[in-house]
Amino acid sequence: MNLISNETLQPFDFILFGGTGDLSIRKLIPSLYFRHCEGQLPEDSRIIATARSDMDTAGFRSMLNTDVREHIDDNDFNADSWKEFLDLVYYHPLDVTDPESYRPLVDTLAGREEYVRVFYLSVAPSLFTQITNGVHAAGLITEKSRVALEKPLGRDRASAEEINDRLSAVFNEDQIYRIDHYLGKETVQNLLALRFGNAFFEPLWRSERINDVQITIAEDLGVEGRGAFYDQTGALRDMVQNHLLQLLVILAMEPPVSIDPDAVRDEKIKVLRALKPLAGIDAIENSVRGQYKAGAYGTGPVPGYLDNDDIPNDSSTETFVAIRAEIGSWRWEGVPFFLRTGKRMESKTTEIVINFKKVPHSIFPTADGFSTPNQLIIRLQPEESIRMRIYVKAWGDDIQLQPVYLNLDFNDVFQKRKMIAYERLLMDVIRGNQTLFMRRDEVAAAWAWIDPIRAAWEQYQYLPKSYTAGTWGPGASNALISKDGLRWNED
Ligand SMILES: NC(=O)C1=CN([C@@H]2O[C@H](COP(=O)(O)OP(=O)(O)OC[C@H]3O[C@@H](n4cnc5c(N)ncnc54)[C@H](OP(=O)(O)O)[C@@H]3O)[C@@H](O)[C@H]2O)C=CC1
Ligand SMILES: O=C1O[C@H](COP(=O)(O)O)[C@@H](O)[C@H](O)[C@H]1O
Repeated sequence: MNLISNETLQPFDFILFGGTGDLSIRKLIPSLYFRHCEGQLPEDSRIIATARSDMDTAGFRSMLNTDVREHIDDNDFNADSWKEFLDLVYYHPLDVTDPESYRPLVDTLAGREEYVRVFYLSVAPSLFTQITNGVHAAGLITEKSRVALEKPLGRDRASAEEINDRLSAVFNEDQIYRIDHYLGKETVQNLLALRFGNAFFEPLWRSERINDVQITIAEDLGVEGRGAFYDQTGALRDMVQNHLLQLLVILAMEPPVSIDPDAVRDEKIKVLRALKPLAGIDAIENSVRGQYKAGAYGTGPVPGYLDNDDIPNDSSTETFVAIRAEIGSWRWEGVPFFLRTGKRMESKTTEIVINFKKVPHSIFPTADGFSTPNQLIIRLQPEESIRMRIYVKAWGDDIQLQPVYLNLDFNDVFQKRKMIAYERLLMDVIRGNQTLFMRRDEVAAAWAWIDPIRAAWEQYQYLPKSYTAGTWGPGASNALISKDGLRWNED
């Protein structure tokens, strides 16, 4: 499967809205730099950053010299390549809400209609429609234009549809790239490779063999400088609607007939539609909301969510969510899928744990009584690995079984710099491959499952339970999973 190659791209203009923002500085610009180092950015391509901040190109480049540089590891930095890269970068101050301010962009892009043109919207979703209107009214959309939008797309299904309607009025669906950067992570694509490149998993990948699935995206960071955005969003919209559901659908989908974008997306959407709705009291019984309070890590104390200056001190926004979901299909009937995400949790850990059923009848004594059956653990962060827990006979003159791990660590296997998820996605936007992007109906189906959960939280005034920063979330999350006689994998 070759979802990305170092093929030469056509020259492009990459217009980065939100060029001074957190995501641009930490991920997008470093990703473009790394692709330049790989020789992938054609000469005569340009990265044109915009934001309201008043500075010129020289000022922006010098800002990148300090702010972006600190997000590039010294071992991966090459001063000559960096200098060449900066020569590709330009800046225009632009307030996206002011139609007049698109004028300099019009001048800059004039005469380059034959180039691939990417409008990358790294701004709050509330500005997506304004930018779409702005570039349309300024006559900037060409045949070779593409628009890439950050998640979350909207705040709910209705607002997502509104944005999508506006986008569809001026772009064709094959020009629209809805980003979920989890799809750019190597291990997520490896999940596809694992499932559909190896025949032996398929007979096991079903309710007859799988007991439960746990997907955790735990972060040790808090909301940092993004409090104002985050408080309007919360973990359900920020992480569950997109990243967690994307991991779930890739894990649960039927084999697509090919790796073509629509073949893959057709299968993904079937899973989203098969998710059993969680509404009303069902949503309350099958979900947990949490909000972190002050706590500590090895490095010292950290403040609570409400201690942030840009967050109202009576905020009831959740920074943690756990959900018990089920998929109504032949393959998955009866298998609980536990989803969990949170900020300021014990460690940065992203993993998918597949717990297989116990042996039907045990003939061996085991140290743990087979309490934890065979497990497949696909770890995305901090390290990327695939581990399989199996039972073997412990050495000795008795027959005692003991669990051990078959361990595949991708760092050992590949021994090269791990790409930032965005590197792949940005190149795919430029080359025009939509496989790793969400189609409109996928986004709508994800919101259709999420909205009733949020509505139930409001209806029942289901407030977040507090948890101490540096822990695995509120106790209610353990209670949720223990109803099925299970516990979270926290090894
Ligand atoms: N940060 C992250 O880790 C992630 C973010 N995202 C998504 O990416 C998007 C951007 O997030 P993030 O970078 O964190 O946000 P930031 O708040 O850090 O950045 C927002 C950017 O938008 C610009 N901006 C705001 N208002 C206007 C305006 N009226 N006209 C022009 N530019 C404007 C700001 O610059 P200025 O104030 O100078 O105008 C800034 O460059 C969001 O949709 C978010 O959900 C997705 C995944 C991860
Ligand atoms: O989309 C988002 O993702 C990040 C976590 O991404 P990761 O690649 O570091 O796992 C999260 O911090 C942020 O709140 C959210 O918007």
